[in-house]
Amino acid sequence: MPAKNQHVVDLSLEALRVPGSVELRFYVPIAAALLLHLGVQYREPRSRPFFALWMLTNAALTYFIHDAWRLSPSASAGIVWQMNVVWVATLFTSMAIYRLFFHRLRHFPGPVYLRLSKWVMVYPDLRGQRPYMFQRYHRKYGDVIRTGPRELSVCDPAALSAIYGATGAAARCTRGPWYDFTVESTRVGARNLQSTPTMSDHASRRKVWDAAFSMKAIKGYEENILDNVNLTMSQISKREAEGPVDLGRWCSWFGFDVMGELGFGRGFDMVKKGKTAHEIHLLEQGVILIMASGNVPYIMSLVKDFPNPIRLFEEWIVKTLKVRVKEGKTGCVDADVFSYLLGESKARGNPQTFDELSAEAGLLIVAGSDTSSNAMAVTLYYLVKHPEYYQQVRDEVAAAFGEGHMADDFDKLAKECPFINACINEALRLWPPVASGLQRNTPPEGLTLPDGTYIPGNTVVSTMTYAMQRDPRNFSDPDSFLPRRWIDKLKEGEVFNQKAFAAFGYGPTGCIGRNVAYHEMRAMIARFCQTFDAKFAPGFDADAFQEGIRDCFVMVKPPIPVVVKTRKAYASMVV
Ligand code: HEM
Repeated sequence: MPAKNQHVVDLSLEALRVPGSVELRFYVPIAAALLLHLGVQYREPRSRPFFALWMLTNAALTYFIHDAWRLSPSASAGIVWQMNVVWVATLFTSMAIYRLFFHRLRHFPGPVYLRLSKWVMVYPDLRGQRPYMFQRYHRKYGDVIRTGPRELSVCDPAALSAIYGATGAAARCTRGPWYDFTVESTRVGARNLQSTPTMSDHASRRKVWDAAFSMKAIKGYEENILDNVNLTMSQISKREAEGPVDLGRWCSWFGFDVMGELGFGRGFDMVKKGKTAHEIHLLEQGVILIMASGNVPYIMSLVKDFPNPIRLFEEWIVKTLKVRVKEGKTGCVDADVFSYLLGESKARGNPQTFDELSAEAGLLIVAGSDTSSNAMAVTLYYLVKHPEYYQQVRDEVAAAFGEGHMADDFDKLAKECPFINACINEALRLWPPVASGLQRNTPPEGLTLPDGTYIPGNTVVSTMTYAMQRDPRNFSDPDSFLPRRWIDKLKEGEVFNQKAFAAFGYGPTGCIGRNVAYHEMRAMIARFCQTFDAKFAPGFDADAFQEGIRDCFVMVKPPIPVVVKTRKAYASMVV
């Protein structure tokens, strides 16, 4: 029998109806929080139904208290508010204790605050600091570190095949939660090639894309790429008297125009107009949100129905694709990427729904534009910074094509210009346009890394490209731009581990557009160095530029103002 004055917890409806009931105010929210915490171990709630249930429960509780305790509606709401505070405090405390001391990843090293919640990454991700932070943590804690409640980051090139390879446990991995978020944050809500969760579904979907990126298909894109490079040179040349040009902007306009034309036969005319199109402004605003809100996906799926840049960009994609489907291909290229995706060349067409196709269209623009344009802009930045390399590129192009002749042959650029290729690879090594890890969910049985580290099942794991590519164990003098390391034989004591170069991803999900990207980058760099003398604008701080580079899933960078002067021998080519 309970001792006198000892409080016995009674959760019966009768006890809860007693005005001021401690059970209702404290024990119910505590129990609800603990049950919820237990439940989410098995199944994460979807944000919208969860939010709706929470609102409904609050309304029902307010009514119950008002009715049973005879309180005014505002006083009842006040009690419910208190209950919410108890509920949230219990939930957070329970989660913190579990994540710190009982979680299956508790033995992995890493900063304590990252173990607690993904919320702590929102601010650093808004500032694009993730690669720099994780690089520091890898140096401090080791090659496998805990970077989230159920998340690990790996800085070991040998792990690439174990995580992203085509066989073994890697083939049973699924894409991580960030990819689900990219789907849930859109109104269409359809998956594209990149967000297809299982590797087997991805493989069958990728077959459709493969045709659009075969060597034969790429040959069909070459003339268009050259036309766009020439137009860019002419437009820059026309503006040389107006003062410095921003190389970053011109490369970006070029990249988007090419991708619009190769993709759907409709460019953005940004190079022609010399200004950013409205829809690309939206995309630029949207991507800044993508990385940060990917930490807390429920927020984005709550706001996706309100006007926001991602939604407006998506609406533009849907509209453009409708026009593309209705009007067919234009004369930009004989067969654009969508000719293949829509199956126009085959009698039966493509079984994908329109929603899936518009998701593919969004992927093509996002994956194919900013990536290569950032890479070519950063390569040009290093060439302008190092005039001796700039001259070397020029000499190499002159030797391959002849002085005064346009660099217009993609085979020659690939085979006879090793220094250009080395400069591109070195820029991609230092500043991979997709710098942070590509998430995978480990299969239920987990996976084992080559160094013997066992990663339990249902863990989000990724390799950290930026940190691997700047690791002195993989590349000597890793922070310096040294293109010759890609060409010269190694001297004694030097390290060059090409396996650590993962700028295009790895394995079956690696970049499908890599060859198109190299085409664009080689042509742009060769033609720019041929055509212009270039130096940084007075006052431009070249080192501060690097400090300003941010990783928002794609790279966001400060302007690169450059003073250009068209060379006489090439003036006739830029009219
Ligand atoms: C320097 C330029 C580029 C870099 C560094 C780059 C990098 C990457 C990376 C790291 C991935 C893997 C992403 C992931 O698994 O989530 C990827 C995938 C992809 N890239 Fe690229 N990319 C570049 C250019 C391009 C271009 C020009 C195109 C299109 C013409 C393109 C189209 C794609 C597509 C469609 C995927 C998804 C592949 C899949 O999931 O199977 N990329 N890229």
